[in-house]
Amino acid sequence: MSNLSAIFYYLKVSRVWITGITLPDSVIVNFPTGKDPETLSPDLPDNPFSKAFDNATEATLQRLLYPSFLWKLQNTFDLGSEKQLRRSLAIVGNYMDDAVADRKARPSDDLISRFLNKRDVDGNPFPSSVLQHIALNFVLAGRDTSSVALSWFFWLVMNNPEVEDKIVNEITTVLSETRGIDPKLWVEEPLVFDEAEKLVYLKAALAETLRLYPSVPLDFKYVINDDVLPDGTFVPSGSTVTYSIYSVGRMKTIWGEDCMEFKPDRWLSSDQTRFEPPKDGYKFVAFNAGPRTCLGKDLAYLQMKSVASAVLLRYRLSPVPGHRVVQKMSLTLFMKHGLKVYMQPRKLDGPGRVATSA
Ligand code: HEM
Repeated sequence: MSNLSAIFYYLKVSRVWITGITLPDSVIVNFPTGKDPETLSPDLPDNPFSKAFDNATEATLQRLLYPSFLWKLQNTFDLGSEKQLRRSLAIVGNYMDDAVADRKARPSDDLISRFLNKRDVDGNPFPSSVLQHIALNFVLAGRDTSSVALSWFFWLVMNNPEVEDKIVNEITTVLSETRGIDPKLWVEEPLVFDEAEKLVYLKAALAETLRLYPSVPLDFKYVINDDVLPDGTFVPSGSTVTYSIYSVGRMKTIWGEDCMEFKPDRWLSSDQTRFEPPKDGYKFVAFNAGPRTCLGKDLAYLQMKSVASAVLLRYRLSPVPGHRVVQKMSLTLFMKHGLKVYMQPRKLDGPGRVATSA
């Protein structure tokens, strides 16, 4: 949890904080590789891995946006975004090679170290190239997804003060049960797992954020064999099916007339004590659904709950006037200009009695 203390330092030194840039980077690179990318403080030098990773994501998008002959041509002659992709992938690859070599020399509790102890179906150890891809797959899947979700979450919460009050009341109520009623005890240590589990309203607010602003707005499926979809549509082998997770989250037929409103309560049981997602898992597809559901879903909720409560317990956020929050066309639903906020220290009076500022 040292990453959380680092972000508090970051919060203290800067009055305006652009969310979602550094924290998940640090957490999600550390978890599979055991390497801290050291991106949490503005004083730290640029991390070439993080930069290259961003550039590679951007360049990959170009492949999806433009006709394939264009990027194939650029690829052949090593031009434009393909040149950028090749260079960025080399930097990312080197970083991962170093991480694998480090973990082989000094195993720890990270994902690569665990896979070092595993064997493939033929009983052989995984080669370094496979370990590198496993770790990279987790970084790719978990890095920007949780980060952008937190940006949208904080923005929605800032604009819905009644939701913010309910979240903070829930956190203080849970912490007063587990740690006692002295507010100092609530911020001494990060949440433990059992405390995070009890934050059902916070989870509802996070799920509601992902319904309206899914981190992965579009998903693609490649058709291996000729098939027919349940509605009778024929899909020939070799084609790609794209579906809009963003649109599914905003359909009246699924979510009702108030589908465009931010209402965490819709995720709670009628007595408001339990998180209750739709019974049909295919109605909420921000984490995909069925056999290929996101493997990191629970980790993502835990990570987002930890950051959200750490920040909201200490600060009340408000928008910086004139800062425009707009969506960016990308594989991940970024905020085009980030999220700029003012942070006011929050005074906590006791469980369920939350003052807004110190
Ligand atoms: C808010 C956070 C997250 C969201 C919205 C999200 C969303 C998704 C979605 C939509 C997919 C399906 C992609 C596809 O169909 O190709 C997926 C797959 C996956 N996610 Fe996540 N994800 C999140 C966080 C994470 C985290 C933190 C990790 C791991 C550390 C992770 C690991 C994975 C993996 C390994 C897959 C592939 C599963 C498979 O294909 O069987 N995700 N995620």
